[in-house]
Amino acid sequence: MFKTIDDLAPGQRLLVRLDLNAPVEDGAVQDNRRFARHAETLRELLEDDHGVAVLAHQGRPGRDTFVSLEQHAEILGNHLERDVDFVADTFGEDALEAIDGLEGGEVLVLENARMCDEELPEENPDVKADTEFVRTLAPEFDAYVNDAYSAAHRSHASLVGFPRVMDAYAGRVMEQEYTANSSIQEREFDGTVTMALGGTKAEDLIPVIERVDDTVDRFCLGGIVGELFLRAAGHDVGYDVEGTDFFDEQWDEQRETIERILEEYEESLSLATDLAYEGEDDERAEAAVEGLEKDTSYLDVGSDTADEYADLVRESEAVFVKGALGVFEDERFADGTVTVLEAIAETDCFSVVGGGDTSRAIEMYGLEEDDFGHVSIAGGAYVRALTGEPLVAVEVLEDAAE
Ligand SMILES: Nc1ncnc2c1ncn2[C@@H]1O[C@H](COP(=O)(O)OP(=O)(O)O)[C@@H](O)[C@H]1O
Ligand SMILES: O=C(OP(=O)(O)O)[C@H](O)COP(=O)(O)O
Repeated sequence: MFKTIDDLAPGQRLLVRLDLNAPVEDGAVQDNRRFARHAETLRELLEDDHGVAVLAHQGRPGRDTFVSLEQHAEILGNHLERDVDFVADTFGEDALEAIDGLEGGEVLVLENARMCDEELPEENPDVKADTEFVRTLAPEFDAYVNDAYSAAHRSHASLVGFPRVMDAYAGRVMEQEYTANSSIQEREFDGTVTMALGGTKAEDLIPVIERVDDTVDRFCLGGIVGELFLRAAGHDVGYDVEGTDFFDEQWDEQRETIERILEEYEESLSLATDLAYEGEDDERAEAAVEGLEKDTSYLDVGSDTADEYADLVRESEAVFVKGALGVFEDERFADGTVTVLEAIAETDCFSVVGGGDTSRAIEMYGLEEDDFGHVSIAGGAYVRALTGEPLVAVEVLEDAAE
């Protein structure tokens, strides 16, 4: 196990890795749940009079979302209700000067780590520890704290290099996410375990079905992934229409696997029996899967399916969710996702809801986060944790504690 911030003596100068990666619309960084969650960790550190320099990333080089962290500092400041400084440099002279002036109880955000050449190439932690990036920053701090659980599957310098060369601790988000997300592998459940799988990425979800089938009794499928399974079952859905590009490419790549899984896991897979689409007058319309046509975009599971999935949830001791069952961002097509989430919230089953997009549905539809066991802010890391795959940035924290 790793050390946590409970093990830190007060009043230190800390390098704290957060995951503030957020949607960017027309150059404007959008606040998301990651800021609020990380702000809680920072608040605790500031109360203990630590001086905190934040290391984080945004987007990937070449993408529109690859922008400076200046706006992130401001958003973080809003959550913390205090000034948060920003320096447009990560480990050069300007950054070192700003770090030098950091007092206890202050926060400074360093520039996007992915603007440094040594950050991104996926290399092993020892190689990352030997970069100029890590060798320059490490001596400036008393300790390193990693709170960036949702990036912990990446072997990048800012995530895996520092724990090799300095005292390293897990932040609160890292600790909470690690504990909750690993639970499907580590806990034993007496009653029924149900998993609702949806969203857009079949390649992410198929390994989940294969690797957790010992623990999970019932998989409820929806979203794009659910439609691909319906297509494999011989229904006329799961085809790209009206310029969409969700289905055909994934079908070509995953067809054999989906067909095999459908056969192998027939007993534990629940597929939608009806789907919803945009009918005349732009209203939500529904039809049973038997009569569906290839040339329509289906945007949600139907209400019979949603009710059936909600009943399965109510009978369960534990429920895990990854991916939305429909396009919940459009109120007309939120029924499947929200009905299942409401059923989870109403019962006292053990639950984890994951996925950057999916977890937003909880906020959008007025559900209380407290009614869920855990709402994960991670996507890729959550899926890996569900299947028991190690997360490299967690492993280096564990090594550092030994
Ligand atoms: N039938 C559908 N057609 C198009 N998009 C869908 C459909 N069902 C679900 N989605 C979309 O899937 C997205 C969530 O999927 P994904 O990105 O894979 O999950 P997450 O980010 O939660 O890990 C939602 O934004 C939702 O709009
Ligand atoms: O947002 C993230 O991952 P996620 O979209 O899987 O939740 C992390 O910040 C990792 O980002 P990356 O997938 O560009 O390495």
